[in-house]
Amino acid sequence: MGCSGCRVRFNFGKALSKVSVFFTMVLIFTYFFYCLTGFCDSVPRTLYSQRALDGEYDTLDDRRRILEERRPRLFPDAPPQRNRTASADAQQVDAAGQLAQRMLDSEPEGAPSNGIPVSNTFGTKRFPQAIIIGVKKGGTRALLEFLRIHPDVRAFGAEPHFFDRFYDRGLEWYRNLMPRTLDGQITMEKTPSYFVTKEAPGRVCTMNCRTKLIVVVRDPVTRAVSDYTQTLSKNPGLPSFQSLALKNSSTGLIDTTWSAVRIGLYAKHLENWLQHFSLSHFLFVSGERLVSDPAGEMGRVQDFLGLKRVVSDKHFYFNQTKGFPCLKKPEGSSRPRCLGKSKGRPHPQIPSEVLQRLRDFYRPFNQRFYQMSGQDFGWD
Ligand SMILES: Nc1ncnc2c1ncn2[C@@H]1O[C@H](COP(=O)(O)OS(=O)(=O)O)[C@@H](OP(=O)(O)O)[C@H]1O
Repeated sequence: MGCSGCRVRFNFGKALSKVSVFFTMVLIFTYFFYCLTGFCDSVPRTLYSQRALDGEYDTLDDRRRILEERRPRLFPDAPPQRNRTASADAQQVDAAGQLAQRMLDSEPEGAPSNGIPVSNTFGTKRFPQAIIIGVKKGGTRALLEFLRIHPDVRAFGAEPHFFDRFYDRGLEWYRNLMPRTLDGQITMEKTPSYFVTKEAPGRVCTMNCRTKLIVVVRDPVTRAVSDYTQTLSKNPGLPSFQSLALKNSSTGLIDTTWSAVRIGLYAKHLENWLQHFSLSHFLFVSGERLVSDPAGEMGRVQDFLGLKRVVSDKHFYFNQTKGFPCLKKPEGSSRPRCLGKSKGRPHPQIPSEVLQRLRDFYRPFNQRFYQMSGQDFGWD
């Protein structure tokens, strides 16, 4: 009797443990099945982890922020470094460029191969609806940094160079570089070399023929000197400006094969873009007015982008030491900041007759550009 009772209890115990093993297995399989189908990602998070992620949204959400945390700041708020030299600055700029390049070379985070928009609870990676396509040394960095304080603008911080250098990496690679945006926010990037790249207009149109295009233009003579100043800062042994700008000093013929000269032929480059985009897709920003009246020029830019006029004169102050407008409160900071040392640096003295020769050379191209754009920039 006693023994049969034991057997019954023993069998019952065995059956119970088999059932619990079975249910545990079912639970484990169900969990793995849901995880494999991606459901785990959308399981509601605990209040604690949700808060932690909300904090990260502001600081670490996209590659641009990570990149900018690692590279030298565009707005130098780091403690002042003593004994810095021009070449140290140039090296810092180069190191930043190399880092940006390494990051662009690596596979974008979460790169999809199926063409499905990459989205999570914090927004979607979209192609830029607006691009600052030029011009080199026009004031493109200032414009992008000014735009970034607008809550409805999110921009990739480095220059992606997709439509000129990295087009073979494909559109998905490009989209993955972009920061996530919420509905109603605009995705932007700036790469000033697009304006002078023959293939760029067709390629941008292949992405989206309704892309808004912003060109910051500056007196082509000053722009050429600025371009030369940048190259000189990286290569102090560079020949003089005049020897590069003139084919022959006695004839005074301008060397249009020199990129610092060629970039300033705005009418020619615009003609190429107009093969693919109508004029209504362009906004021409005056690089000069971006310095003398940043709020006024930003008003035009915000209107063009269909944004509320949020960025206004209360965001700027004129920094006497720098000689340029600076931001009272740039994006992601509560302290006033100016652009870095490579923006707004002193230009070398160029003989006035060389500058005059260049001015004469550019005049007809400038006139043509005023006609095409419908704006007189007053460079002559
Ligand atoms: N607010 C402010 N602060 C500093 N610099 C300013 C600003 N607004 C416009 N600029 C002018 O921007 C010029 C550099 O242009 P870019 O940013 O387009 O250069 S780059 O092509 O990205 O290298 C840069 O040219 P340089 O003066 O020759 O250095 C500046 O004149």
